This record gives sequence, C-alpha cells and structure tokens, in this order.
Amino acid sequence: MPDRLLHSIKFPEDLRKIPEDRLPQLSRELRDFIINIVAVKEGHLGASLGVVELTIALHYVFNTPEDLLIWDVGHQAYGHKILTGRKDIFDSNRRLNGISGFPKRSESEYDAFGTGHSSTAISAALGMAIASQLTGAVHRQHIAVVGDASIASGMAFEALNHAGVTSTNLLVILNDNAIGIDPSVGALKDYLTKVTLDGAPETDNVFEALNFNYSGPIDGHDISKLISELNRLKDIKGPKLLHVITKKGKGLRQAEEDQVKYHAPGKFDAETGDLLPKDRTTVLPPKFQDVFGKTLVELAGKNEKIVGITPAMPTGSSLKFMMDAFPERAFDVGIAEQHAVTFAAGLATQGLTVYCNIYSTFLQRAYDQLIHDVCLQDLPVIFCLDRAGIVGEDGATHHGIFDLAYLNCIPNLMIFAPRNEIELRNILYTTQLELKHPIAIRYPRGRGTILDWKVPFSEIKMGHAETLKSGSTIAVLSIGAIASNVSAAIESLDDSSTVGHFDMRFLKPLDEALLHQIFSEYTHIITVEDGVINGGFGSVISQFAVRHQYHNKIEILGIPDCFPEHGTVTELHDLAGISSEKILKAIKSFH
Ligand SMILES: Cc1ncc(C[n+]2csc(CCOP(=O)(O)OP(=O)(O)O)c2C)c(N)n1
Ligand SMILES: CC(=O)[C@@H](O)[C@H](O)COP(=O)(O)O
Ligand SMILES: [Mg+2]
Repeated sequence: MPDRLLHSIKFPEDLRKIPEDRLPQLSRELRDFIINIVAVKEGHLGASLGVVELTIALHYVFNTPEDLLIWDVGHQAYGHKILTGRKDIFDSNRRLNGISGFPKRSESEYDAFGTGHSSTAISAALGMAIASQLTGAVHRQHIAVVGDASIASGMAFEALNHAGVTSTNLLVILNDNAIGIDPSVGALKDYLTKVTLDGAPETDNVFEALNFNYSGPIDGHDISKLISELNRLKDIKGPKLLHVITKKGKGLRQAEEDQVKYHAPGKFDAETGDLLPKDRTTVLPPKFQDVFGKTLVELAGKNEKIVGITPAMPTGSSLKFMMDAFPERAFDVGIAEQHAVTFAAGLATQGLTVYCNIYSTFLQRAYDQLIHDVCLQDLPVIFCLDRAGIVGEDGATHHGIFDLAYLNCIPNLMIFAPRNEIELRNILYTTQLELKHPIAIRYPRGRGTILDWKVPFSEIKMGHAETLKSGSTIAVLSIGAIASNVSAAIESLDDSSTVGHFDMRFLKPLDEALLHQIFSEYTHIITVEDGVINGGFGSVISQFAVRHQYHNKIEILGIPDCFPEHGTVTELHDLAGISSEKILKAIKSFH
C-alpha cells in the first residue's frame, strides 16, 4: 500500500506511535496525499509541501491539542489538517460546506487560532502563553509557525517586542524559505539570507537582541534533526525562536522551480506536476488585475509622476508589470499594509501621483493610516482595492465585502466601483489628470466581461452615474461589476419594459441629481451590491431617501449580517441573494 503509514493515522496520537525512523516514509506519503488532492481540487500548494517534515515533527514532539499550535496565514496547514482528523474530508477543502483552506477554531480543537491574514500568530500565541501562566497551566507549550515574509510585518515585530520581556513558554518557529507569494523583500530578508549562508551569527542576532533564545538555522527537511531540536527546546524556559530553512514546493519539481506559480497553481497533473493546459480555443476577457497592471504601465510611460505600491502582492495585483517596466517607480514593500498606506501618503505630499494597490480585505489592517494619514490630510492617493466583494474559495478571511461600508464614513474620500474593464481603465486615466482628493477604486477578483477593453482613454466625470436601461416602475440601482448579474436578470424577463437599471458608479460623491429623478419616476427601488448591507450602498441610498422624504419601496440586496464561508463565487452570490436568479426573484416580487 503506497500510504500504509498515513493510512494508520487519524489523529496525532496515532502518529506518535510510529517509530521515528519511519517518519521520512510518512513524509513522502503525506506529500503525495497533498499533491494528489490539490492537483484536482485546487488550493494552496507550495507552502504546505514545504512544511511536511515540520508538521510531522511538531505533532510528534508536542502534545497537541493540549499544547497550542498556530499556523501564521494558515495556507501551509494542509498537512496539519490531514494529521488532525480531517484526512477523509480533505477533498472538500475550500468547497461549499467543506473544510476551510485555513485553520479555523470551529472546525477542529487542533486549530488553536483562526488565521488567513498574515503575521498574527506570535501575538495570539503570546496571549495564550500569558493566559496559561495566569491560569496555572505551567507545562503547556505555545508554538507559532511564521514565514519569512510574514515575520517582517509590523504586527509580528510588535509581538516579538512584547514577548521578549516575558518568561512565557513561547516557541516561534521561523519557517524561512526566502519567499512569500513573490520573492521576499527588504532588509530583514537580506539579514536572514546572510544568516542562512553564514550560519548562526555569534553576535548581533536580531532575535537574541529581542531577548529570544535563538537556535538554528537548521534544515527543515531533516526530520530527525527537527525532532531532536524541538525536544531540546521543550525544556527551555522563556521565549525561543527556532530558525528553520525549508524549500517552498518541496517534493514536486515544478513547484520547487516555479515557486510563484505553484503557490496556488490551479489544476495540474499529479504525476508529472505539469499545469493542465488552458483551453486556447476560447478567448476570455481579461482579469481586472491585469487591466490595472497594464493600464498603469501605459499611463506611467507618459506621466513620470506616477508611482505604484503593493504590499507583497506584485503578481496578484499585477503591479509586477510596472515593477518590470519602471522598477524605480514601483514598490513592493512586503507584508506591510500599514506602511504601504502611510508611505503612499508621504509620496503624495511631494506631488507624486500614487497608485496604492491593496486587496480590499488587507486594507482592513491599515484603516487608521487611511483615515489619519491620508484622508484627514486630504492627500490625493489613489487606492486600487483588488479582490473586492466575494472572492470565492479563500472564504471568510478573504472576502472583500466590508470596504464600501468602512470607506463610506471617511470624509474627503471618493469611492468608485467600475462596472467593467473599460471603466477601470478610464478611472485610472482620470485619476492621474488632476486629482484633488483621495479616491478608492474597488474591483473584483477574476475576469471582466469585455474582450476589446483596450480602447482610447476617456475621462470619467466625478460623481456621475450611468443609466444603463430606462424603465417605468422598478429601478434597480447597482454599484460595480455586480451590474452584470442585474443585466442578466433583467434580460431574462419576458417583458422588462417597466424595469430600469442604473449603475451608480460612485458611492461618494453620490449622483444626487439622478437619484432625485429615479425616486420621482419609479415607485420601487432595488439596490444591489457585492458587499455588506449594513452601512453599504443600500444604506446610503436609504439615507438619501429618508433625507429627502421619499417614500418609495426599497429593497436592499447584498451580503447579510454574517461572514460568508468558502465556495465558488456563483454559489456564494446565490446564497447571499445577489445571483442573477435571486435578483430576478426580487424584481418579480415587485412586478
Ligand atoms: C495581511 C496579509 N497580507 C497579505 C497576505 C497575502 N499573503 C498570503 S501568504 C503570503 C506570503 C507569506 O509568505 P511567508 O510568510 O514567507 O510564508 P510562505 O508562503 O513562504 O510559507 C502573502 C503575502 C495575507 N494573507 N495577509
Ligand atoms: C493565502 C493568501 O492570503 C493568498 O495566497 C491569497 O489566497 C491570494 O489570493 P488570490 O488567489 O486572490 O491572489
Ligand atoms: Mg516564505
């Protein structure tokens, strides 16, 4: 049997019965198991392959779940899930009603802390370690596994700074593979590279300077070395940091060689490792991220004031195109959203035209910087919020559904959501002409709807909505790319003459003139947004109605007051009531 060892393991207590000299075989089986399922079901690959030995060693040495183990980000926790009771349902990973792609407390007692956004593990483990001291759980161990890109984030350093003056049973494992999604950046990365090449430094060790007991670097694929080092550290009191060197994608040649692509490769051949060929016969519309990336290069070629920023997502945001074309004007600042925003503010004070591209969900981390450093000073930074709305399989930690609500309440900030690729292209063009205030442009994950998107630029008038279709009694108001679901719903009506469709485009400034016309002419209003209804677009329209004493019937469609889980975008839109079918139902109920 190829998986005879893995077969015998349901929980770590089974793993601990296996003789240590058989663990390399178990590593091979666990790797194959992950590869075989991710090849078909998709998901994050390279990070989990890189920590197979570490995962086994941790559960072998420590008494999980009594000892508390936290995986930072959590995209590397597939092996952990498989060894902790979820092997038989691992093929439901990231699917609707299946297990989450990230550790989740409600899913398993072995998931000590829910993760998804990076650099939280040390703070959470420290909180648990101090709680153990306060409650007398003196023998409990608290382990945070954090990657080299994630440890460079401010939050991780805030936690190290605190932990260094405690006597807690805290073990930080720095899983150093010299890459994040894209290659790691910054001075800390240079330092770690030097440590790796030169061996453990005798002096000036940055972690020892923070009062950590530092050990390593050790080979993270040598399972017996890992086990003996973890056993040794178990008996040492106070905060410790073990520096482990691993290879992202370990065990699958292509994943080792193209670590960026195999971070989350989509479907591939489990035998050969080759990505499955794309259907070249169908020409698809572009991804919104590529419209951003390519248009920015076009604009930056003519306007030398343009600069671009990404916090650690050059490939995902497509800022990589500008980094290649104009390296001196495009910055990957690492996983440092807070710094990215205030850095953008600093650049803007000096008259530069700054495009700061951050996934909608990750901007949540830089909310104070957005308010205090950018909007309060009314600095004309252009925020490009990718992955806005429901993102699909990454699930609750990653949906970009709060932005309209959390942005709307900030003075000075304009908020725009392009309906399609051309609108995105044109707002990027417009914002570099003469911008007086900050603006947030939010657009979704994935592809648009227009093949021929590279049309001549045309200026967008700030605060102007568009009438897509006139009607007589029912007005559907949408914002952003969810308009395509509305159009599909209206097109499927036998008689759509009574239904109007308006793309409001700007949440701020609102097109009040058009709204007055709509509220005067239509009796029924339906608002549709790919975001939370509490405080979002529908709320803004309702406030408008109240403010102006309109008594039209209003129905608000959007994400209800819950955290949507993982699934396909189509499934999750339907559950939230914003699929074209559900929009059609809402229209018909007014008909
Ligand atoms: C706050 C935040 N910003 C960005 C991301 C996107 N992201 C997920 S994994 C990752 C790279 C993590 O690199 P590293 O910590 O070195 O772990 P590895 O993937 O190498 O195991 C990034 C940038 C995130 N999850 N959270
Ligand atoms: C783990 C993580 O945060 C990223 O890998 C994220 O899954 C990327 O999302 P996209 O696939 O939308 O770029
Ligand atoms: Mg890394």
